[in-house]
Amino acid sequence: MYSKVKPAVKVQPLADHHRRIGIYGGTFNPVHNAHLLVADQVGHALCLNKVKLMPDAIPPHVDHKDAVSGDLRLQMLELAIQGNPLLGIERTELDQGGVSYTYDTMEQLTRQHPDTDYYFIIGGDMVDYLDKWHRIDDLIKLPRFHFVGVQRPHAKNATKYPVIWVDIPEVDISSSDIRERIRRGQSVNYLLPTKVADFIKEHHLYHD
Ligand SMILES: Nc1ncnc2c1ncn2[C@@H]1O[C@H](COP(=O)(O)OP(=O)(O)OP(=O)(O)O)[C@@H](O)[C@H]1O
Ligand SMILES: O=C(O)c1ccc[n+]([C@@H]2O[C@H](COP(=O)([O-])O)[C@@H](O)[C@H]2O)c1
Repeated sequence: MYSKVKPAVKVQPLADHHRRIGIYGGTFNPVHNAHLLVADQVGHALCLNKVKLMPDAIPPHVDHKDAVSGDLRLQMLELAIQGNPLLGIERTELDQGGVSYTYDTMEQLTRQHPDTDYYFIIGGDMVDYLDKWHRIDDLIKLPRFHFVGVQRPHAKNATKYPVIWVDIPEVDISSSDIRERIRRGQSVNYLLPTKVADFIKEHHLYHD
């Protein structure tokens, strides 16, 4: 008697090979439902393996005085993505600190993961503003780097730079409007996930 021995199957680790990763940069102060809609819709439309929301440390060119700490913004993001395996978090910019220029971050990520295609997601207001970005001409030439644009109400949604447009329902939600509503004591129900709204209450964020 002998038993057949099957050759051992070599399990390949999930390599970076041909991975398609969405990076969705923002201040997320706080993260809201339009952010989540954008991340999920783009991830599905472009068949991405993952869409990573990437909180910045200090955003370039904007007033950051109103922003709560990176750690609190990160905790709100963690609550917001719960239950959606397509979404993840990229903490590179928070860990590095300082002003978060996309060229610097993406130069590093594309160098560390040369086989990954990166899709950097921006709303229409950011698309309009691309010509002011730090080293924009070098950024668009990075290997395997692509911009993905989603239309946003009140934006021109136009640029001379190469952008892959993904059509999503336009939703007029912004973090600044949510902060203002909280300050005025108005409801923010359905503008952001309940768990995030509860966290904001618990930590008394955005109330002057
Ligand atoms: N409602 C929306 N529709 C489409 N894109 C959006 C929307 N809200 C934010 N974005 C995009 O998400 C990214 C991160 O945005 P950010 O964290 O600054 O949120 P925000 O709502 O624009 O904040 P604030 O009102 O404080 O400026 C940017 O590329 C922005 O254009
Ligand atoms: O690199 C730049 O010059 C630059 C200028 C404006 C915005 N960005 C990035 O675009 C993302 C959205 O910006 P914001 O201001 O809406 O949080 C965030 O990841 C920023 O770091 C980057």
